[in-house]
Amino acid sequence: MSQPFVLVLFYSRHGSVLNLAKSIAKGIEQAGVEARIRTVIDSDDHCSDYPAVDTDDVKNCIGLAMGSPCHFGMMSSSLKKFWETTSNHWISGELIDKPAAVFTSSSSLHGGNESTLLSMSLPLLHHGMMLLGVPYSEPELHKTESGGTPYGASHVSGLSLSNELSQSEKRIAVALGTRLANTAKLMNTNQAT
Ligand SMILES: Cc1cc2nc3c(=O)[nH]c(=O)nc-3n(C[C@H](O)[C@H](O)[C@H](O)COP(=O)(O)O)c2cc1C
Repeated sequence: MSQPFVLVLFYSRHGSVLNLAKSIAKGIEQAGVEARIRTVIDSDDHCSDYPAVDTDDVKNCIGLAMGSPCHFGMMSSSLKKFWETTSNHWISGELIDKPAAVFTSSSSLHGGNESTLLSMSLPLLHHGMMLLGVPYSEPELHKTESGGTPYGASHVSGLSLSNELSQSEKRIAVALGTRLANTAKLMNTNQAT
């Protein structure tokens, strides 16, 4: 039996979502859980050397964080295409009760940041996953002037495609990763007993 891990599944063209994925992974590891970072490789248009996700990664993880750039107000087609290969996991109910969280990056503040988070939530809810957001007890949620929402972590990259995260965006992403990993540990222990 392999070590329990939380899957951090992302797609990124220019590095912003990748940076959020790294902050989420940091939060997961701060909770003492392995963060397994995987991407979807749908075309030449992706920006990292992380391995491609396998549907077994989704089946075997104890929790999942999923991130996509905002593409016209919703998740990228590459990530959606991946979810369309998971029908067998849906039929067997393998993802039911696994905790999940979402993250995104958009170029403009009101350009679809929140709708992208909600669009990513839909396949996870269909799979019966337990969606976690960011509670307002997280102080940075009150301070942020760019990304970071109660629906999930986010970044606003601007027209110049700055992929550097603000301090608030980074802290919110780390906090979400920790919350996800702590919940995943609890759920995993309960299922084992
Ligand atoms: C096809 C396409 C559609 C996009 N649609 C939007 C959009 O609706 N709203 C927005 O604010 N940014 C939009 N963007 C910009 C990206 O969301 C933004 O640059 C994001 O930070 C990229 O993340 P990445 O660096 O991880 O690729 C779009 C970019 C592309 C390529």
